[in-house]
Amino acid sequence: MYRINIKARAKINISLDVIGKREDGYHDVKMIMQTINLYDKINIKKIRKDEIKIQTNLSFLPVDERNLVYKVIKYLKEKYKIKTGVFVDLYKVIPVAAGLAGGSSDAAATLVGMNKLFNLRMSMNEMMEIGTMFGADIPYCLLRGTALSEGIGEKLTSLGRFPDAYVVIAKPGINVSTGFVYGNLDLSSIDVRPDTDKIIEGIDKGDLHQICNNMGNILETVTIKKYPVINEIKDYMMENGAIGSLMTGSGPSVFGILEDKHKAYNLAHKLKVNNIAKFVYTTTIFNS
Ligand SMILES: C[C@@](CO)(OP(=O)(O)O)[C@H](O)COP(=O)(O)OP(=O)(O)OC[C@H]1O[C@@H](n2ccc(N)nc2=O)[C@H](O)[C@@H]1O
Ligand SMILES: Nc1ncnc2c1ncn2[C@@H]1O[C@H](COP(=O)(O)OP(=O)(O)O)[C@@H](O)[C@H]1O
Repeated sequence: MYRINIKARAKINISLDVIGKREDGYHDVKMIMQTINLYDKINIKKIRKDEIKIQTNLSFLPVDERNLVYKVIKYLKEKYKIKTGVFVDLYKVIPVAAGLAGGSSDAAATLVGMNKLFNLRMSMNEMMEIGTMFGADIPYCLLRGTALSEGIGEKLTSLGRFPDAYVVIAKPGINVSTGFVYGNLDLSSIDVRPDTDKIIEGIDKGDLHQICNNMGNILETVTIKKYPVINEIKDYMMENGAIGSLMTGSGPSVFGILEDKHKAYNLAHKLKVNNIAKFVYTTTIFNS
């Protein structure tokens, strides 16, 4: 085998709670994660010259050591003394720095692709451990599906099957850094927290309404304060057919959950033509 194609899917946070701040500056979290069918395409190819070369459709995305795909390949080449060169064609669809874990998912897909291409025989656990070194959400991006994520994101428990639904993603034209949002989180001021157990119960019952009625993301307290447009998008989604709407991760993307395909495409169309969000995408829940 000399080349491999992999899909790197985005995630949304059905809930996001922060338990406390750790001594290393990271935060202990309790989040319900869900993979969606919005994905980047990654083509990894062996090349003769011993180098790492990345090509991407996004002109502003670094293709050097700052790119997570590059970092993972460099690490694996050193660890497994791989002398063959690696060329990657990274076709980005997931918006960057959007709370959708695009970079983390690319890194996870690269671990899986390199494992197959070079027959490295890494177990899922080994890949997750390596992934954690490069980003807290990478272990989940390897696991995929519906999961409870704890610790800084490395303690994962698979949950039952999420009910089938349509997901409309809307990202306003602003960029938010994850570090900034966690750094400005004031845990003493949080009075409303998501009911994680109620959501898990809803997943077990296959009750989309119970899930949607209990969603919550405490990072909204930081990001929405700075960018009120996020709340406007949430309200717009709820007024236009969504049964639940929330900011994902550290933001600024917002997702809406709908049962009806027609209503989902209609909501996305309205978000676009009324210029409410810059990037709008309609997709579905991914269950592995
Ligand atoms: C908020 C979440 C929710 O799923 O996602 P995104 O919005 O990034 O998609 C994650 O917790 C983000 O995970 P990820 O984006 O992989 O984080 P990293 O690159 O490891 O860390 C970026 C920065 O965020 C902060 N950070 C991250 C994770 C965590 N549990 N506590 C933290 O305090 C740290 O300041 C760190 O320097
Ligand atoms: N392959 C990649 N795709 C997207 N972003 C990347 C990648 N590699 C590194 N990055 C950097 O990671 C940061 C966050 O990216 P991303 O994973 O898209 O967002 P988020 O953490 O909000 O889900 C960006 O600043 C970007 O420059």
